[in-house]
Amino acid sequence: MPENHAHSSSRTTTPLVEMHNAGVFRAGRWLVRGVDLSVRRGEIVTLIGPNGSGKSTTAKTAIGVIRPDEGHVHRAPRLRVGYVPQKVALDWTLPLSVARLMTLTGPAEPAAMRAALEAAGVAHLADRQVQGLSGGEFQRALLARALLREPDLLVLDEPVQGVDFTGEVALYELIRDIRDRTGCGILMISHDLHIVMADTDTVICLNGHVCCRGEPQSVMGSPEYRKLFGARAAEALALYRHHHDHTHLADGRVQHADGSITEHCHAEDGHHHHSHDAVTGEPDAR
Ligand SMILES: Nc1ncnc2c1ncn2[C@@H]1O[C@H](COP(=O)(O)OP(=O)(O)OP(=O)(O)O)[C@@H](O)[C@H]1O
Repeated sequence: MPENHAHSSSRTTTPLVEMHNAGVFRAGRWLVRGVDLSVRRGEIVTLIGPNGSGKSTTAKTAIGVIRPDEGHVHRAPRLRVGYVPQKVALDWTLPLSVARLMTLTGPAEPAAMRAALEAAGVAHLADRQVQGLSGGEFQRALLARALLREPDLLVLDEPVQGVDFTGEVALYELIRDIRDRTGCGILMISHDLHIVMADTDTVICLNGHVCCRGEPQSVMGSPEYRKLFGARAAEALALYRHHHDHTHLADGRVQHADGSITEHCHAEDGHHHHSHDAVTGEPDAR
């Protein structure tokens, strides 16, 4: 049985990373503002939101690649971060083996490299060229590289990009297993507004600010969903729906459903309300 360091203690332990009212101002506008989040050991936090809503900016701010222009970010002392970025700057015309990809960002002992590749399920691909890998294999190779650092916090920016549905389920299972085995915390960006890993403890929906947050609603009980995708898929995925009732203006202000305009978007300002509903597994809800 894998050791599960996760949930029982996750609410009581000190956060690996904590953001308070964090905002990033670039090129004359706020890319994100008012972000509060924390990730503890064993916890999986998933960021969702439309394109350009500030998910990558938030993740980069959490790990210190970007400095916030307002608010605070606090990381645990000596925090080891494993980061799988959304885009990797590779020259795809040059030959590059998986083993070499592993050491591009830092040296690694052969034994450690083997262990990381094994943990990501791609030990058999060590000598293969990255150009020939499938989307899922490439994501696993990047995951292996992040695992080399034995991270306390794993930050995954769209880990299932370029991966088909079956591969997505397998990758989510792998990520959960890594969490269970190592007890690391995971901050994940989901490429899909509606589907997040069922093991996610907290979903945070961004749209330049935190729109809403909560636990994902599971579709495990839905017979149609299970019939179409199988019980394993139903265990690995859940749907989470949300509704926006306000728009962000170009100057960063917020226009609400009642037509009023405010400087910020705060849940308690009385202008807008969010609702969440469980989806009972219509397969085409993807
Ligand atoms: N350094 C920068 N200067 C100016 N604008 C930036 C900078 N970095 C990002 N942006 C803009 O900030 C917004 C948020 O970008 P970000 O990459 O965080 O969004 P995202 O939610 O991750 O998007 P996607 O789902 O498309 O990956 C985008 O409109 C982007 O163009």
